[in-house]
Amino acid sequence: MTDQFSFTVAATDGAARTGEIRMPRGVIRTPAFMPVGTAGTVKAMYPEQVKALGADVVLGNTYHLMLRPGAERVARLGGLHAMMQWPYPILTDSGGFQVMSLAGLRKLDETGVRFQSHLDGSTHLLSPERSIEIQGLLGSDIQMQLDECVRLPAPESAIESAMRLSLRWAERCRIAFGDQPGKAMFGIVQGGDIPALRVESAKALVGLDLKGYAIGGLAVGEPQATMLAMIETVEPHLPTHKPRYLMGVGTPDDIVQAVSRGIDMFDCVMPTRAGRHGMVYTRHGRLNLRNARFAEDNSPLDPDSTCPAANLYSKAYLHHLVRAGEILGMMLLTWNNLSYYQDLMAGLRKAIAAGRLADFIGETREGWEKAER
Ligand SMILES: CNc1nc2cc3c(=O)[nH]c(N)nc3c(CCc3ccccc3)c2[nH]1
Repeated sequence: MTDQFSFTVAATDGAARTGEIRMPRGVIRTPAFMPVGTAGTVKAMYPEQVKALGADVVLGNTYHLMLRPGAERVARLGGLHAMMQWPYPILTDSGGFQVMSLAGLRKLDETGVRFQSHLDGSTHLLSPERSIEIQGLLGSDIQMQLDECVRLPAPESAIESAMRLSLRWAERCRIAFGDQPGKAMFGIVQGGDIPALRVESAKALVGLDLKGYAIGGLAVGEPQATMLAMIETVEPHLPTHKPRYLMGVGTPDDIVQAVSRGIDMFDCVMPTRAGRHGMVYTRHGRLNLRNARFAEDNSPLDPDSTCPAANLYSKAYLHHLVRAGEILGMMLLTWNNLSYYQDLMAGLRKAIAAGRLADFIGETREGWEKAER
């Protein structure tokens, strides 16, 4: 049987790579930005739109979906792909990160995390085995190990114990996942902002011979310099022939910086969440459309964009929709933002293939400076 999960690097430019992850449900072009569809929907978007603007994979969330509508219910209904009409790859997080940021009354021990639902106060246990079982019930194509992510800054002892617990949980997840051709389970490198712990975590996970490796424990409040330093610490210890996924990242600048250091996959709620709050990302930088300066600005966000939300509607109209709290405002700004992120990824892939990543990053960042002034 041909291995139904394959990653091919087509070209490199320094530490940056461009390539493809091939899975039964489709191909993921890397570097890839993965829109977050927490509760089985990319908020304010139709799945066809998400696909049309260039997303090859969307993210679902074990924590949210296990609470509502419930993992067994999703399975009875045919799985997440059928429910949300997204026939392409889906990556799901293991739930631990969300438990620590959303649930009430959490108790974490060797077994897993016990917590109370933020919806109805019901109690749940998320163990490595249960997390993998839930991700399987959802029908997830790329499943994440259960891990403990420590917010920074944190004492070294807390970072160390969380990293070692996460390694023990990675083993249990690998056993629970077993051998599922066409699906993948990724390990998650922890270790906070401590290089020695990061290297130990990476080496141990590589020893488990997983199909891909995420760098977790970042984008949790640390400065960008710390995040980039941790990527540089971990990257040399990850196999070049497997995908690297930087969890929770990030702004357009975070992404271009991380791509140039060898990251292949990204997720971030920024483009969707910011869109719902009136913030837009454009090639000229980030704009807050609530600002009165746009009230009579009849120009579009970006006439050179292929996205109607960027090249058709005026800033004045978008400003009005945002001020009025109109649903169409959330839809158009989300559409614009995801389109901008996907255009950025397409530009990065093209630049790496042409060996001109540094030039592309220079041109892109120059464009952003224009707006900030
Ligand atoms: C915003 N910053 C951010 N840093 C993160 C660190 C971790 C981490 O160390 N471990 C795990 N498991 N997840 C993390 C996430 C959540 C990413 C996600 C959200 C939604 C759907 C699918 C995936 C993070 N997000």
